[in-house]
Amino acid sequence: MAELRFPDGFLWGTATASYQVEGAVREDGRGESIWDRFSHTPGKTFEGQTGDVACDHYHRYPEDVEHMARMGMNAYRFSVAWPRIFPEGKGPVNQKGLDFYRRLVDALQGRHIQPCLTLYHWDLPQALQEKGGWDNRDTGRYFAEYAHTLYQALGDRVPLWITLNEPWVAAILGHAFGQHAPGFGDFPLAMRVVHHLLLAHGWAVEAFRHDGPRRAQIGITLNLSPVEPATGKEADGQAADLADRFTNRLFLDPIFRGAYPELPDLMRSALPQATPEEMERISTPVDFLGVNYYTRQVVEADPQGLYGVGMVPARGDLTEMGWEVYPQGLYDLLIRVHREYHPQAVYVTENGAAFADEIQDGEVDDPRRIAYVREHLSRAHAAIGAGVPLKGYFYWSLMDNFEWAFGYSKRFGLLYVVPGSLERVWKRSARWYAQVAQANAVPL
Ligand SMILES: OC[C@@H]1[C@@H](O)[C@H](O)[C@@H](O)c2nc(CNc3ccccc3)cn21
Repeated sequence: MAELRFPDGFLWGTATASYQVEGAVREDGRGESIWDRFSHTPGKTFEGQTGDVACDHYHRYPEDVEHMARMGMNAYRFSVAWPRIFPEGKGPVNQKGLDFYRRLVDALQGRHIQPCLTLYHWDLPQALQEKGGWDNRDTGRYFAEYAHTLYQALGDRVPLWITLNEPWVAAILGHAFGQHAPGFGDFPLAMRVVHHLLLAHGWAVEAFRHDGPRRAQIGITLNLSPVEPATGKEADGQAADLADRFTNRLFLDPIFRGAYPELPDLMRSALPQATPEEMERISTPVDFLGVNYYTRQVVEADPQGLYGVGMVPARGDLTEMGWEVYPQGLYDLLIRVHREYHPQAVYVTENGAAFADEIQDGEVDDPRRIAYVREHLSRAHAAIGAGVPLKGYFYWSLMDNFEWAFGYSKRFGLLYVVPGSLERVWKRSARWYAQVAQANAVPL
């Protein structure tokens, strides 16, 4: 049978995030996070749904690790809930919180699954938000102390560390558009948060280099999308270039080039004046880049749009999120990042799709998800062939979970989570992905 073989040692994993799967939000000393506060605020999430229970992963993680092992996974990307380690964001360590992640890492190692630990996947301790959150530079200092605590506790057993998940989403959706926690609609605030998140990343990498685990590697995960103009018109090309600067390059350039991209005056003036020392810190070299790829953006010149940029509504093969299924975008993106930013290594830290999954007689047949993953993996394989140092792929997500403002209404998982019982049921895509991981090859 024709197949696409991946390099020996390629990582096959799935990804989750603490607030989306753990539940147990008041257990073992966990403090409140900004997502606890946001999801409990009326009108913010689908039907007022929250992560209070989520997938109850906090208690069911042994079963979940067993599912991963049966799938033949050799890696698992998860995030640590900062408020479990420091309920107030700083101060005394909550040992019971640390113990949960020690148990999780032990369970993964026991099944030869490499942990990939994300330090921040948006669940900032509410106590720090009350001191200004990411608008306060001190938060970045506390983040580095939190990171250092985890390096000491888990460093010799976690080979891959990610400082931040999608700082663009945390900054812009959380502080400019108000769709994510903490829910502000203040563009200048959002641009200060961009800079403070990057400083936090730099302080955490410096701490890692200074006395972190020797054999481990550290990077950052960015949400990246190829941006294409709607037409060949000059104005649309300029709109696409601006959208690319504001989404992709806003983080790629500081981290890999030590400078922000050229931006329109209004946008640029909202960024704090960065000193050379700060840009040096932000661009402390990383060992890898994590890429979260889901779809492309098509834009056009639109005088009514933000900064004259209009998003062209996606058409054609759409997921339940309304995102265009566009596998070629993964290839284009990986090639561009490789050629223009030269990361030492790249991982696809998220790629996946929500479809209208239905369970019938205990079965979930999801052919569109199988096609989605097969097509994206074929482009990832082509990128490797073109020289991109792609070392692994993490499907989003292991299981259906709390999809932020959409609550539980969007199912991305390979495992179907039954409402109420929270029973995990393998979708057909889980069995298909298991074959890929076990063969280290994609069947065509
Ligand atoms: O939406 C699916 C996942 C989400 O569950 C993850 O927590 C998050 O890391 C994630 N990022 C994207 C892509 N970026 C994005 C763009 C606009 C809004 C929200 C996320 C998708 N996803």
